[in-house]
Amino acid sequence: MATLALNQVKKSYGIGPGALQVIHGVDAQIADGEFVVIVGPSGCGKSTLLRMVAGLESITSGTIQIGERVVNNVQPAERDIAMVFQNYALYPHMSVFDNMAYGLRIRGLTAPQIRARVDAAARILELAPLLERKPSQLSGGQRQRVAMGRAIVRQPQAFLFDEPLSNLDAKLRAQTRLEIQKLHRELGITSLFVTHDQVEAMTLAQRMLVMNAGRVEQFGTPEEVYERPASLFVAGFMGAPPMNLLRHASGVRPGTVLGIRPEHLVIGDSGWDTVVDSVELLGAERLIHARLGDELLTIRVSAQRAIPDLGQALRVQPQPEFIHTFDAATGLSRS
Ligand SMILES: Nc1ncnc2c1ncn2[C@@H]1O[C@H](COP(=O)(O)OP(=O)(O)OP(=O)(O)O)[C@@H](O)[C@H]1O
Repeated sequence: MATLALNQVKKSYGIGPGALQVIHGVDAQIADGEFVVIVGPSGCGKSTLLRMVAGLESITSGTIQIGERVVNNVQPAERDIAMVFQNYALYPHMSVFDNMAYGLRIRGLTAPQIRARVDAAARILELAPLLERKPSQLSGGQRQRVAMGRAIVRQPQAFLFDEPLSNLDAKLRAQTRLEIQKLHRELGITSLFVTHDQVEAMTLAQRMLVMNAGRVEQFGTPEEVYERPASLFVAGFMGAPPMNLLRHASGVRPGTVLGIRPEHLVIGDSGWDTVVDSVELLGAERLIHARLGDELLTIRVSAQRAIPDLGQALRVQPQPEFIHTFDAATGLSRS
């Protein structure tokens, strides 16, 4: 196991005037045994960053350290890390056992050593009954577990996950998420996990690195990121539905943006005058979308509450302790 340190990491594709810079100086110190999720919208540079840690992309400038060692010029195979991809990349003609054993054979481990490691990984991942099957005889979730098993048996210093759950259906994704959590609790291996799915990020991360356009917007625990977003970008990205961001409502000072989450609005006798625009049912809760001047406000209420009519007037008040304030020019939090 090891720490991971990214110091002013930059990446440009191409050289000269036509070069495209996609990572603009990322700093991140990841503790030994920590589970960090890199999250952000498509194209923000998550995979590029992960691939630089893996050694699959060169580092334009800055350093990446695994443990004490700067690995900028170390070959991927020498970095002592294991990567789990979205497409499981299993060998179709090999059994589950052989898929997991393959990398160990190449490294020259003995047959009993290989057997012991594969059996231990198979036990953790509940793959023991499937070891003789071929990948084609497995479900998507089982294949993903084999891919993880192949990573575990190597006993690497760190795991890198590149959207490993995105090919699974919603139910299996939730289940595999729990398995990854359990795995991390048992093995305690430093992990870097890339996803664009904020729910996955919130549930898996000990800390999350929120990225936007090649820069780190915030690096903190899920609670910090959700409760104290550092910027308008984070406020709008984390949370479904996202935080309401109001520029023109009464009480919003010029040059600022007021943020309030849908669950922190109270319908009552005083507050902003709004008009119901649409209503959505989300199971136990309902979302009311209401017009507030030229802005739209989303209010999260219990589904038990009477459904308002479209066009109905509602008075809505933000709970003062949950109001966020952002600088309209820089987008940074002022709260
Ligand atoms: N080989 C390449 N040459 C040029 N530009 C590239 C190359 N690979 C990636 N990019 C660009 O770098 C940026 C970051 O890409 P990256 O794949 O890291 O994003 P991402 O956040 O992982 O996105 P996604 O969630 O869609 O996979 C994108 O704008 C992409 O177009």
